[in-house]
Amino acid sequence: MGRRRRPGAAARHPREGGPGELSLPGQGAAMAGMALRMTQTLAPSPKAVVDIEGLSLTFQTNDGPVYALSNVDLRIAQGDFVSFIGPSGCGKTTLLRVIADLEKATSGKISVNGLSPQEARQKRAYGYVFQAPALYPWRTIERNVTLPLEIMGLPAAERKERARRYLDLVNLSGFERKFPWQLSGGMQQRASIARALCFEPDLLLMDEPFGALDEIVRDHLNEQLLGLWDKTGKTVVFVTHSIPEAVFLSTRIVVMSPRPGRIIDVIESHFPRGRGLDIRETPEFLKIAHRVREGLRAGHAYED
Ligand SMILES: Nc1ncnc2c1ncn2[C@@H]1O[C@H](COP(=O)(O)OP(=O)(O)OP(=O)(O)O)[C@@H](O)[C@H]1O
Repeated sequence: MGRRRRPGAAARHPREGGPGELSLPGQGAAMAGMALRMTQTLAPSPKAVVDIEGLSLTFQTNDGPVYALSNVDLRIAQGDFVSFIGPSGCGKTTLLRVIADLEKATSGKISVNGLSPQEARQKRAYGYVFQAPALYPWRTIERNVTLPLEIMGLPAAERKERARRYLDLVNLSGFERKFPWQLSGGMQQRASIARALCFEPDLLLMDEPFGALDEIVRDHLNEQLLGLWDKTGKTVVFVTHSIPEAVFLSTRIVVMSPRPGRIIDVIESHFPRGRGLDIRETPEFLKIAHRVREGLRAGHAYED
């Protein structure tokens, strides 16, 4: 049986912090027990881009059912940067794929921009960035970026203009005519971000986009992604294994338990938007990272 949220541990409504301030409900001794006092509902917000209620997903396989997600409640507001973090196999990718209509929930409700995931996909409500860049080696970077626009039937001049704009946004101006294999791994991943942005979705779904890159490149791309989020005001849902990455990037960190994936904590952070990597040395950052780690540990302990 999945662990249920304790009565009385419903949604927390952290105070609004000013720049540099943090919302850290649960202080001192209360901290230790906090990770298991689950917050499954995000704070109310003007517009929910993603609204998930009681969602479960079981894969039917030849070896029997695989319970991937159990009773997930989550509300993601416009402009949020939300990260899913949890142990391998806990259902992070599956949850992202349900939002993207690449998997169907077994039960529960989900809406994306007020629509069913299928309708949202058909209306191209989101851009999806995969773990690997998934660029076609025989197409130039520009023609990789414009592929979805070609499929949508946009005129060539507009396709070119958008490719120029979004390649510029990810600092790849001048690489339009290169082929993917002529670019580094980090540059290829940036090109795939430009491709996800080029049809101008409000929602960006990113599945461990920097997981395969070395730490220095990842740091650099984290800073660039944050700048891009700041500039464009998009809603980002981001899957990661990395605690520092989640804390650095996110406005909300969703900590998941081992399979079946449940939300065991939602942690808010209010670092200033234009933050640099140096915030990782601050006590506030370390406090949030600690709480994420405690949540992950608590989830594991429950499974033992
Ligand atoms: N199509 C599928 N059929 C059967 N089982 C699946 C399928 N897709 C995922 N699973 C299983 O569901 C569980 C959750 O998988 P998922 O990929 O969502 O985890 P994850 O948290 O993203 O893992 P990782 O961090 O390793 O990428 C795993 O046990 C996985 O084996």
